[in-house]
Amino acid sequence: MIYKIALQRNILLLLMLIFFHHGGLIAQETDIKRYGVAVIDNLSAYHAQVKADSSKKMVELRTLLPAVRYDLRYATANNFMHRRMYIPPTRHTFLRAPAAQALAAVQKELGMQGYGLKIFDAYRPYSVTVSFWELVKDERYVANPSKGSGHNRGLAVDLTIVDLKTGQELDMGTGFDNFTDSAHQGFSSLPAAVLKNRELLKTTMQKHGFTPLETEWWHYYWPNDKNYEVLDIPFAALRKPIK
Ligand SMILES: C[C@@H](N)C(=O)N[C@H](C)C(=O)O
Ligand SMILES: [Zn+2]
Repeated sequence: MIYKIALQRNILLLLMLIFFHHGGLIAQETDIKRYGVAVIDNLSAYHAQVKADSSKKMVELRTLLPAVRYDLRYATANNFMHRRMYIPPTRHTFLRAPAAQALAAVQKELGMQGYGLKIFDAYRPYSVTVSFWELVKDERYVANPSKGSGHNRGLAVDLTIVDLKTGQELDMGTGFDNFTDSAHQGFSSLPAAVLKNRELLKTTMQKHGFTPLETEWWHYYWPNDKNYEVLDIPFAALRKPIK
């Protein structure tokens, strides 16, 4: 008898666990879907898209560009949210194949001049953009989730230049994610050396097909010419081979 009651209690507990877990998932989906953007959040849908169009492949950047420096700020608490936004340990980041190849050409060209790239962020799951927007509702600095960000599509990259001799970042006048006028591309009340450094980043990125964002010197994006989908797929899942 006692055994039977214990069994029933365990079954009840299990059912409650399944109910609340499932409820949690639904709550999360509703949350990211409330902005009305179509979001790909399952790996098999992404794999099917890559099979239909190989330009949609999310290329892991450390493999393609081992000489680039990485300081993935949203994988640490050193960012404007003051908390980790990516599940630890996130060491790898991604761009769609054409953007990744173009970035390789940028790195090569800078290398010939004694410089290299440092990447702060590239692919960003859509749910992270939603969290950003909840804190900073300013489209100059954070993408509106009703449109989605180039980062969510694997088309945008936040980056700077380092001097290969010293390993130091070039002086760009402000730090990364400095959401003020002085970070704008058109802001000219800056020392000549800073303007020259920003110009070097801009001309090299533009030469290889990227467009600068007017309000952030570090943000560049690749044309969304294939209607690249907004993704909300974890970094670890994207590393799984496509069969
Ligand atoms: C949050 C910042 N690093 C950034 O990437 N801003 C642009 C506008 C974006 O969210 O797409
Ligand atoms: Zn950006």
